[in-house]
Amino acid sequence: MSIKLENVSYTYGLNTPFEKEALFEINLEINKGDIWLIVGHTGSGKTTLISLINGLLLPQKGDVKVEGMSTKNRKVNIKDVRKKIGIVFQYAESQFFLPTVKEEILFGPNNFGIELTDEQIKYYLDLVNLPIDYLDKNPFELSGGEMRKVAIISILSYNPDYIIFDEPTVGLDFNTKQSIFSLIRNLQDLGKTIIVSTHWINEFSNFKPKVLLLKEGRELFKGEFDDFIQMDEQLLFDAGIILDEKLQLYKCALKKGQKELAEKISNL
Ligand SMILES: Nc1ncnc2c1ncn2[C@@H]1O[C@H](COP(=O)(O)OP(=O)(O)OP(=O)(O)O)[C@@H](O)[C@H]1O
Repeated sequence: MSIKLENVSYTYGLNTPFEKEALFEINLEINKGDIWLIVGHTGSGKTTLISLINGLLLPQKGDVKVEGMSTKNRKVNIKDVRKKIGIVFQYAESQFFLPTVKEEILFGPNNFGIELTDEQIKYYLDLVNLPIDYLDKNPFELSGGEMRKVAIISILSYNPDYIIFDEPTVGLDFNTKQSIFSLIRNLQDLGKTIIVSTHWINEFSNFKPKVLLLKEGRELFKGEFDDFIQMDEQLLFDAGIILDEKLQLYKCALKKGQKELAEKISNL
């Protein structure tokens, strides 16, 4: 049960005057239950990587395998890949086009031939903490945070094993961010595999994720969170990563081998 990227490269506009290399020889193995952060500067290749994972883009070199299914193998039904992987795009709510919340929620599952019972719909509303009477509302009349939650349900409701969040906290207030974090925890507890593309490493530190750091389409770091934050500070800075005060303290405690203190700081 894994997603594997094997030596994956991708260039936009290949063999045209507008060629732009976006990813170069990326290797990554995402296993069931993992939580991965994909981080890096604007333009480092995060969205391209996500698009390759669910077959929106196909690698020109290398291979992407989702539970053994190669996205570029013509015999593989790409719908089978997409059903396993839900992507909550940045500002996913901007893609709403149906008149009620209920219809928006049902669109994804219907697309995969899945019928949801009222009980299941209620389950997903509870999971993101939205009241049942929202089902009849016009999605465009909700607050930004509520819209984001509806967008998330529309992905969760076809029950993908892997859930990708592209900048999930952008534009949200403190409370809504907290509810997104607790939702991600719930999804982890349900055994989902989570991939988050973000600029905001500090916000996700409590998850102790695995980290892939990209710079100009190349892998600069891949591994455990604690090793990631102990990388050379200048290298991190050059790749757009700035540790906040809490992470600086956490890092100091780790460096001094004070694991208990590090844990306390982490839980602050
Ligand atoms: N459709 C496209 N055509 C040409 N070049 C593109 C296209 N999409 C992305 N690129 C280029 O590919 C590189 C990687 O872009 P990508 O969107 O994957 O980066 P990103 O890390 O997701 O950025 P951001 O954090 O701003 O979303 C960038 O240099 C970008 O300009």
